[in-house]
Amino acid sequence: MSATIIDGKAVAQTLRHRVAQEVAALDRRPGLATILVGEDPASAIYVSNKRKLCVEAGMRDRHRLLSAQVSQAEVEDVIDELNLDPEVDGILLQLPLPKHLDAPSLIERIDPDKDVDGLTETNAGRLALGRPGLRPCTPSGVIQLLDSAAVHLEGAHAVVVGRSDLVGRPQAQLLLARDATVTVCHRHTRDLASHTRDADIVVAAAGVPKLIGAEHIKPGATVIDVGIHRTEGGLCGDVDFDAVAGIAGHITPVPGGVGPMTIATLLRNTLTAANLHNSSHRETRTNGSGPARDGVAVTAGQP
Ligand SMILES: Nc1nc(=O)c2c([nH]1)NC[C@@H]1CN(c3ccc(C(=O)N[C@@H](CCC(=O)O)C(=O)O)cc3)C=[N+]21
Repeated sequence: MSATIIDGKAVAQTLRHRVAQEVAALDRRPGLATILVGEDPASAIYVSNKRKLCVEAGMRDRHRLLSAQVSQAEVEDVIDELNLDPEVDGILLQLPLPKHLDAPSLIERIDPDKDVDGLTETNAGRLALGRPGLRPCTPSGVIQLLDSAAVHLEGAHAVVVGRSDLVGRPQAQLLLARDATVTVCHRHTRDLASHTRDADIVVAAAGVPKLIGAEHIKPGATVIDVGIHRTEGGLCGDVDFDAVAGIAGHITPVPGGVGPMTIATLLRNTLTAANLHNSSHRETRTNGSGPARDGVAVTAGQP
């Protein structure tokens, strides 16, 4: 093995610690609301981890557990209520939802300034146009991992494998915002390896276990594995770690790579949303001069 392992667990811990320090300095506790529909065991574990770390960071934890048979209108009512709740700064609707629900329309119902997943059309549009807004957690966490390893992005050829709303598409936009040359590959791509072998950075987010092997990677390239799969042989990602670690320059493991960064970034986004709400609240209270969101660190290009 030659690759340096990027320790997502450690980078995430540092980020969560920083968030906790900033939270402690506020005069109002930021609040995160999670909505879980049904009892899918993996989703239940993810949500309980998010809630636990939210509390650890000093934030208020709000939770709505809805039955798998809940109606579209009932979920809409829950979102409406949380949109109006001044104690709630961020709303996370855990995906995937049961098939009878219209997920895109429910996501769209979330107030864009509470959309800590960065999935509303408003935030996706802000990202595409390079404007400030809340960025999706997983791709934003990937950028922070690259920065933590001092991987140079400007002018680098980055290949994103996958084009999902949650990861692939926003990942490509975030890399573009950092001046990488971006290629997006997907299931219709002819000769995937011909693209990835040219890449300085490969972000594997296809949802296919061990899709990326040594034959896909240029020696010394950085390989970020967003996949997470439960197999008989334990957890694995979209990257064949043992094969690729022999050729890559940097690589993220699964577990302990991107996953922990997703949660840390969710907390960072909740703090960002709280700062946004605090400053606009102060403006209306004091009728101060200047734009309500002046000075709030909502990022444009970076996470
Ligand atoms: N609205 C929404 N937003 C999401 O961000 C979202 C979602 N829905 N649905 C599901 C995916 C998946 N996801 C993960 C979060 C943390 C880990 C994580 O912490 N993984 C650890 C532990 C892995 C384990 O043991 O299961 C690791 O990789 O080291 C993994 C996956 C967030 N997602």
